[in-house]
Amino acid sequence: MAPGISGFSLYLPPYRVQLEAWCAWNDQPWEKFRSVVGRSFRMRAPAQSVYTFAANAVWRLIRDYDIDPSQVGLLALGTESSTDNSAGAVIVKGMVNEALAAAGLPQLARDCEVPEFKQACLGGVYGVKAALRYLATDGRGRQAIVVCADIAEYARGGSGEPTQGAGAVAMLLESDARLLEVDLAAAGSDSDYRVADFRKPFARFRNQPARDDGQVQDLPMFNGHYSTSCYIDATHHAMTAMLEKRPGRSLDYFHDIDAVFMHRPYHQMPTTGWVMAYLFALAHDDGGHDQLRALAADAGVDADLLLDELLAPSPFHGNGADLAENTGDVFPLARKVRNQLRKTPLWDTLVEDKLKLGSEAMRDLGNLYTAALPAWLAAGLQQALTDRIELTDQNWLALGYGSGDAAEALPLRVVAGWQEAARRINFESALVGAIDLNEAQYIDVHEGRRIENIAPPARDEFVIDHVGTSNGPDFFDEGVEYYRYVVGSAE
Ligand SMILES: CC(=O)CC(=O)SCCNC(=O)CCNC(=O)[C@H](O)C(C)(C)COP(=O)(O)OP(=O)(O)OC[C@H]1O[C@@H](n2cnc3c(N)ncnc32)[C@H](O)[C@@H]1OP(=O)(O)O
Repeated sequence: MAPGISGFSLYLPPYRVQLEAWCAWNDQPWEKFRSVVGRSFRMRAPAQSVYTFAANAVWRLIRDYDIDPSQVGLLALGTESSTDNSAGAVIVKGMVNEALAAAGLPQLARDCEVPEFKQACLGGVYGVKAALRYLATDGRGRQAIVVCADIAEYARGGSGEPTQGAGAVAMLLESDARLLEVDLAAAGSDSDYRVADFRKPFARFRNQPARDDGQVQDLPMFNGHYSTSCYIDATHHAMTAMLEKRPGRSLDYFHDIDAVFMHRPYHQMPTTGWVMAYLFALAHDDGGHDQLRALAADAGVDADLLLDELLAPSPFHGNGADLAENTGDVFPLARKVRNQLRKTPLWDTLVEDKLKLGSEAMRDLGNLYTAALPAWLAAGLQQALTDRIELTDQNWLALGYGSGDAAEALPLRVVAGWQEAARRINFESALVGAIDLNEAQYIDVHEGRRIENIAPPARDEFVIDHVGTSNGPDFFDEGVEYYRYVVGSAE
């Protein structure tokens, strides 16, 4: 009996942008975006927010896994898109209780904790760690739910535009995991403050024009290639911290691990992060230097300079304060070497084989920020079930990352009998019912303008009913969203 994850349920909003169409609208090379970014991403529809996403995913989880709500002692929300700076998961609890009441089911327990976790895309992983600690201590015998919900929106015309996305994944955690045991004691952590990596200061909301949908536009401040280097650096250090706890040679781990799942802002980023972790491991192991030198020679790179780059205690000159010198790629030589590695047979066994489970299906999810890693784990389990791949006792790595910066490396083990709980994962059905936007509709939705509502009416899900406008003197609710559960029939 070991603690871990027992279930996954997803919610995706219906509006979808096909990246091939987006490339045509913007005169961008589809070949590049197909191989680097993915196939499509989702956007929120009218009357939706990150809280309705989260509640929809939790409501599905409770029914998909026949959860007794009164047994749930912790309901955690991981998000970087919250629009209330005071309340968090309790908003989700309120919505879910309304649906439970409508269905004649018991309410979520009054003694249920309702924290929100924030560290960019890593909030959900911190939520999982907190849930496991809860189940091991004061929550023994109870269950925990961690829901990751986000809306990744980027400015039109910027480099981040194709890497948008929206949705939520709820996870059930138990002290006797039915899917994935998490070995917390063997996990590795990393954190290092970077001032001007991907951030979301409130100042961005100053002077924003009012939108028809009543939402603010939550565009991040980021420096594209610098943010990629931060991802590489943080995931490398979290892996190092994890590998230092393991017996044996670190380099062997890269071959021994059965499957790897990493934070996934776009299709190619996990591949890059994993290969870079391998190059760092080669550099830190004297026995790996011959292979590194051979790769450097084939890539036309000076091997000594490459070693300096990979062994630098910190590749950043400061904490990002002197960003001007850092906005480019911080690992330019390693970039050439990983492109060389791509041409060798090792690429298939070290990279393709390790990161392939569920990866194809993830091309249709875009960046889900906190929900990206849980969604990929769910996709992997569902693919294995469909393809009849035996996973029992496989060792997996879940590598979470949150900009600004922090990362977590979690060792997972697939439990015997995982198929029963995997059968309940709704990954495929969550993708059904998408509505492709044309260019004009996409622009309007992006800017929060009302479009002719082309989505089917909400069914068995939560919507924003209205937004409060009272600003005293007797009552205040300006900006507060009021939600409504729409029962199983059309509105
Ligand atoms: C936001 C989070 O969720 C937190 C994070 O993880 S931060 C880390 C990622 N950062 C982001 O997601 C920020 C938002 N996104 C972006 O800024 C941008 O989408 C991006 C920086 C990720 C890419 O921007 P871009 O201008 O398209 O980069 P560009 O250098 O031209 O191409 C990226 C890759 O595509 C490759 N590429 C280019 N053309 C190609 C083609 N025709 N076929 C295949 N690959 C191609 C490039 O070689 C490059 O790969 P390497 O990094 O391995 O060298």
